[in-house]
Amino acid sequence: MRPALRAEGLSHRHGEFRLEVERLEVCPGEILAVLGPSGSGKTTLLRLLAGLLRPDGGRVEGGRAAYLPQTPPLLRRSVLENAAFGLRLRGVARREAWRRAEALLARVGLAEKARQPAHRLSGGEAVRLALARTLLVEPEVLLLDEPTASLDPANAAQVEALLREAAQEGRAVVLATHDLFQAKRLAQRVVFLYLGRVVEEGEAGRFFQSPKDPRSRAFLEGRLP
Ligand SMILES: Nc1ncnc2c1ncn2[C@@H]1O[C@H](COP(=O)(O)OP(=O)(O)OP(=O)(O)O)[C@@H](O)[C@H]1O
Repeated sequence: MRPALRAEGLSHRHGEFRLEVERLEVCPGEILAVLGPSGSGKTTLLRLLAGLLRPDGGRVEGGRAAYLPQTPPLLRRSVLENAAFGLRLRGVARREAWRRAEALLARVGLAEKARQPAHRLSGGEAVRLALARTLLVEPEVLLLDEPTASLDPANAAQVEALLREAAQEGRAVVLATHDLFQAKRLAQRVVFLYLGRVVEEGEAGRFFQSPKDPRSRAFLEGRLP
């Protein structure tokens, strides 16, 4: 299958820190978990894949990608206007944008809150709104940075269901997460980053069952911070 996103020879430097990723691919319908200790470069990798950081070397090729940062910014407007914002930016007429946004808000369980100010949403609702806004522009690749980091289990489960649906619709999903159980539940494949390098990559079941690299093993056993 043709990958939805492919990166080759990617490198980026922030001062002392250097990220180097030889090769990374994600296919339509696939969920790829990016794991690694704090500071290993997960956010940097996602931002490079999203085109928000310019690589010092290498390239990223693929379809339309949308990036959801750890704390997605919301406009001080209604939930509906926030949801429709990406479409409005792309020139979709307001009535049509609102119609499509309302349908998606219903899907993420926010139909009742459409007319409320977005800044009054709870953390979990705000993430679902940000996800709705991202999905509305029909990205081929979804790049998500710790989308459930601050959510309770019920909200996290709702977000996970949305990510599964997005993959079932054929979107490629790249998910940076600290939650190993979540990666186990969702991902078909895992990339494990350590100090800016991919030290292990593979099928998720195999990775969790028998990690090959000693650093992945230490991480899964909680011996790597
Ligand atoms: N804009 C920046 N300027 C300088 N250094 C940066 C910048 N952004 C990130 N870094 C450094 O790059 C390294 C990787 O950071 P990154 O945020 O990609 O890691 P991470 O794996 O996402 O961490 P966490 O799990 O804590 O979110 C860290 O050492 C960080 O301090």
